[in-house]
Amino acid sequence: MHSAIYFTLFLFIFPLFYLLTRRNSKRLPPGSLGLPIVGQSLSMLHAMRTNTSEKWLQDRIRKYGPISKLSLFGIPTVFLHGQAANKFIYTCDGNTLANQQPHSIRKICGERNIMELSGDDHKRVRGALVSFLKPEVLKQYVGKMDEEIRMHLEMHWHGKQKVMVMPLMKTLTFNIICSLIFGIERGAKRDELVVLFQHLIGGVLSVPINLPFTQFNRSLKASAKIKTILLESIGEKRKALEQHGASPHQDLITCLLSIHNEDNSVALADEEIVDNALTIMVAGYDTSSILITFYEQEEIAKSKSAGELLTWDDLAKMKYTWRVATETLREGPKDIEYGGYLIPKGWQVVWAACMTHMDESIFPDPSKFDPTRFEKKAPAPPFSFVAFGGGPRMCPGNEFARIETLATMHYLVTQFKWKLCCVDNSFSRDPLPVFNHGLPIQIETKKSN
Ligand code: HEM
Repeated sequence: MHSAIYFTLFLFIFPLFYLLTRRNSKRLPPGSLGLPIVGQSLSMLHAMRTNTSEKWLQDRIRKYGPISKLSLFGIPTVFLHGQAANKFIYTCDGNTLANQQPHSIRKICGERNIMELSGDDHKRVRGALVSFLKPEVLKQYVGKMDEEIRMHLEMHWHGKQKVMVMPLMKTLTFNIICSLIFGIERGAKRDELVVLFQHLIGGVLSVPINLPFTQFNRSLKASAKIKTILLESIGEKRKALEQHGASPHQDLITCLLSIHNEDNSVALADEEIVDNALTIMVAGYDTSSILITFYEQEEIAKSKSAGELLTWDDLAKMKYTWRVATETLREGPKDIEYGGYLIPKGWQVVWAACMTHMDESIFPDPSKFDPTRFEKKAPAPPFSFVAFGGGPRMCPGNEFARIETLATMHYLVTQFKWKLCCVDNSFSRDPLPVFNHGLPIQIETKKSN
């Protein structure tokens, strides 16, 4: 059973925010709350399943304007749209709008995961994660990522005539994160983790009913086992660090273990390390990109000898590739007053952040796939390109995702020719986009390789 209730999280309607402010005398936004409890939930779910959610939102905006009220899953809701709405939400302080994650995520990723934290706690944990995810540090992991990608292609692509892109990209992302985040090398432990992680991810956006046969139950059990494995691994890594058998820069875990406060106490408790390593795994897993052919990749390949690893400088040259990836992301997701309307205390606010990606005044001819739009000297106005969010909770993994995407694209386009081999390459939202047939392609290894 899929996530009926919590679909809003990752769509292009980002996290739900509960309002904590006082009532005032302004009027409510236009729109109807629909039938009790059901409200507009079923029609929105149907739009998601049939991949017409964008149209569903556009119709709503056309009918009521950029601010309207509705009811989703029994909760009165205000829907906001536009660049100003993005800015309002991303810059609102936590006392006005509180970030509310689905119950399933809290249970599976743990109470101390970054998305659950606010104020100083959020700053402290985010600071620790960023100390690993910042470009200066990630630089040194390009080679490690490169090795994972080559090994993946060797095992799953070379010698094959047909592959399923989507499940393979997930396997690859898992392996990259496993190596760089958990520092768990290929072998029995990683194989065990792959299976557990598949179970875990299945329940992240499921209905949180913990009965023996539910997806949520299977996910919780997998989460508990992964946490035990990680705790053991933390113990081993701590020992290795003390005995100088490991380096603080080995992986995310050794990095987090090595951060100390001024009084030399550890900055993050073991439980916090486990919850956040798991969260990063979840946050970085399903967000990989679609890949296309580029001239610049061929040029970089020519400049390298056979088997030579990619470097940070190579990635810096892949400007066009990153514009393509950026374009792919654009196309993809107290009472307070906003725009002259009242948003009462306790209502949730949902917003279609990525709808600004389709705003003609910001991105001319928005339906056209045109990576050159990101070449422009003047960047897109603030809060208009928001694939990675914005403000204090903006995705700290964006540089990681950039490196992963560029390095993968490099090998795919320089080593293979391919064509689509399924008539139906449609996708639906579950709530993330999922190719209905896994995106099968026919591949041929390029002669020069
Ligand atoms: C194309 C890939 C990715 C996209 C589009 C993406 C998108 C996002 C977005 C929109 C948010 C903000 C959610 C909010 O407003 O609350 C976010 C948060 C986050 N992302 Fe990513 N992400 C990607 C990859 C990654 C990767 C690879 C990692 C880790 C290595 C990561 C780690 C995180 C974390 C830890 C947060 C929570 C930040 C906080 O609460 O302060 N993401 N991501």
